[in-house]
Amino acid sequence: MNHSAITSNKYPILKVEDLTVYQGNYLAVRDVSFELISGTDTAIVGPNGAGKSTLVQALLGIIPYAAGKIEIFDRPIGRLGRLCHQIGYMPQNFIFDRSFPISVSELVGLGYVERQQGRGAQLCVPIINSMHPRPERKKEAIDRALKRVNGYHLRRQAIGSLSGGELKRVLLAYCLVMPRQLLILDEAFAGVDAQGAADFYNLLNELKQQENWTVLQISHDLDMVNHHCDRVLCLNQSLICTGTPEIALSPQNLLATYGPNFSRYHHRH
Ligand SMILES: Nc1ncnc2c1ncn2[C@@H]1O[C@H](COP(=O)(O)OP(=O)(O)OP(=O)(O)O)[C@@H](O)[C@H]1O
Repeated sequence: MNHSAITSNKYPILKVEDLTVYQGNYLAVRDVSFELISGTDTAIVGPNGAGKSTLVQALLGIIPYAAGKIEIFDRPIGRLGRLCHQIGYMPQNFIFDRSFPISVSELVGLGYVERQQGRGAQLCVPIINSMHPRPERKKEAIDRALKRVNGYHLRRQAIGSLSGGELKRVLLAYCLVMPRQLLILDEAFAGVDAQGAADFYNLLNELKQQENWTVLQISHDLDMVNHHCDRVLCLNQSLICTGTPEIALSPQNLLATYGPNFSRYHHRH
């Protein structure tokens, strides 16, 4: 990353070259290449089983890849060190023990890592920080994140008591509790009501435009993708096409991605 690129606010955050990933013996992702530029929102679309979750899990180092190259922040995925805290990830399914006694605020706080701390976790997973040096700063960050997702009223509730849509808000707050450069969302808005989804997209837009966050999101909501995303990757094991929503979601490209049974998608302009 050279200095002029950084000052221009537009530089590659993620580079993927010829990525191939297996799930067991099954070839789930084949020869996929693309780049994400800072401050943009990119959607991955494709039918069920197309390899979308597999792709993002490989990008995050959650599952291994068989071939290809992944660089995040100009570094190989295995050498991110503390830079992994610059990545927020919301998985498709958040499976947890509903009887586990943890409040919403406590869960969101697990995503918070003080920048000036010395050594930290090397993996892209939360660390539990019971000896936090500045608890008031952490509390402010938690409250702010919850307010941004309209979830502040839930802060004292046990996570096991949340509805599906409320849990999504809280998980997004977990990602927002500290500044990140890259936010990866796997069907983050599935199960969220229409107003909630519109609010989420507005929030993503704000993060992107005001704070230069880069967003990579898997979505089945082609209308939302068409209206809010800058780029689209159409995936069906391999990358079928990439481009602006207008190009990538053209009837021809949707047919190539989803096959002939896909009911034709009409743009709402
Ligand atoms: N552990 C596994 N072992 C074998 N095959 C798997 C495993 N996990 C996933 N797969 C297969 O890999 C393929 C890609 O799955 P993946 O979850 O990446 O698809 P997806 O595009 O995210 O689908 P969806 O839209 O339904 O969430 C699917 O055919 C799935 O059945």
